[in-house]
Order: sequence, then structure tokens, then C-alpha cells
Amino acid sequence: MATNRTFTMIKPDAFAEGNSGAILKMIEEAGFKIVAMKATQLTKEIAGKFYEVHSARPFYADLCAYMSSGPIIAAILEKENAVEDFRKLIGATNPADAADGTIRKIFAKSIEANAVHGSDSDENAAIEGAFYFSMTERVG
Ligand SMILES: Nc1ncnc2c1ncn2[C@@H]1O[C@H](COP(=O)(O)OP(=O)(O)OP(=O)(O)O)[C@@H](O)[C@H]1O
Repeated sequence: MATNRTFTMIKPDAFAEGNSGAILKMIEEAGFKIVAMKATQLTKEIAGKFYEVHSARPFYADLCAYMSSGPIIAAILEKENAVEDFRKLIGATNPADAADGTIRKIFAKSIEANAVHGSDSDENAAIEGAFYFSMTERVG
């Protein structure tokens, strides 16, 4: 399997509760290398752009308000089979359905405030990484 990249955000609920360090530890222990990382806070408009694909969904306005409600950490991660392995590590969108030991099972509060984001394809990982980081903000 080829080494590739995924993109993650530690969402406002997890950041506010001081869980960023524990989540990053789980990510590194699972074999992911941090290629870029920053703490930042989204505006509602920028959150809206990031989640534009969900703009027709009933939860879109709430999602944009939540994602801009406090600081987040954005990061690009590298590993073999990164996208698929990271989605396994974070677990199902709804923490009630997430497998034991997954990041969302341990840290998420609800289907919306679900602690972390993980890209769903190699193509989206590249788009999302470029959304947050310029070439000069990446290790490689
Ligand atoms: N039914 C819902 N009600 C409220 N918020 C939701 C709902 N479904 C999804 N969301 C929010 O929208 C985000 C994007 O939804 P999506 O279906 O892409 O889930 P995901 O791929 O597991 O999550 P992410 O894209 O953040 O990794 C979810 O992570 C969650 O924060």
C-alpha cells in the first residue's frame, strides 16, 4: 500500500475540553506522521466553505455555527493507507455507533460535536489540506 495523506481537524468541543493532546497522542501512536499542524479559529463563512458539500443538509447552519464556535487544530497526516486507516481510528460519525477504542467513542459528545474530522477520500484530503496550509507551512 502506498504512503499517502489525510486531513484532520480537532473540532471545537474536543479542543475546548483540553483533549487535543490526548487525541494527537492516539493519532501518533497509530502510526500517523504530522506533516502540517496549526491551531486556528474558523469564521462561520469559512466553515461554510469547508462544509459546502453539506449545504443542502438540514444540519448545515448548525454545523457552521458549531465549527466556528471556538478554536480548532487542523493537521495533515501521513501514513500508508492514510484515509481509510484514519477513518477507522476515528470511528463512526455518531459516537453512539462508534466502535470501542475509537477517538469518537472516547471523546465525542454527539453526532455534531464529534471531536474530529477525517477526509473521506484521497482527493478530498488533498483539497482540504490545501484549504488550510500553503506549501511553506508543510514539512514535506
Ligand atoms: N445528522 C446530523 N446532525 C448534526 N450534525 C451532523 C449530522 N450528520 C453529520 N453532522 C456533522 O457534519 C459533519 C460532516 O458530516 P459527514 O456526513 O461528512 O460525517 P463524517 O464524514 O463522519 O464527518 P467528517 O466529515 O467531519 O469527518 C459530521 O462530522 C458532524 O459534525
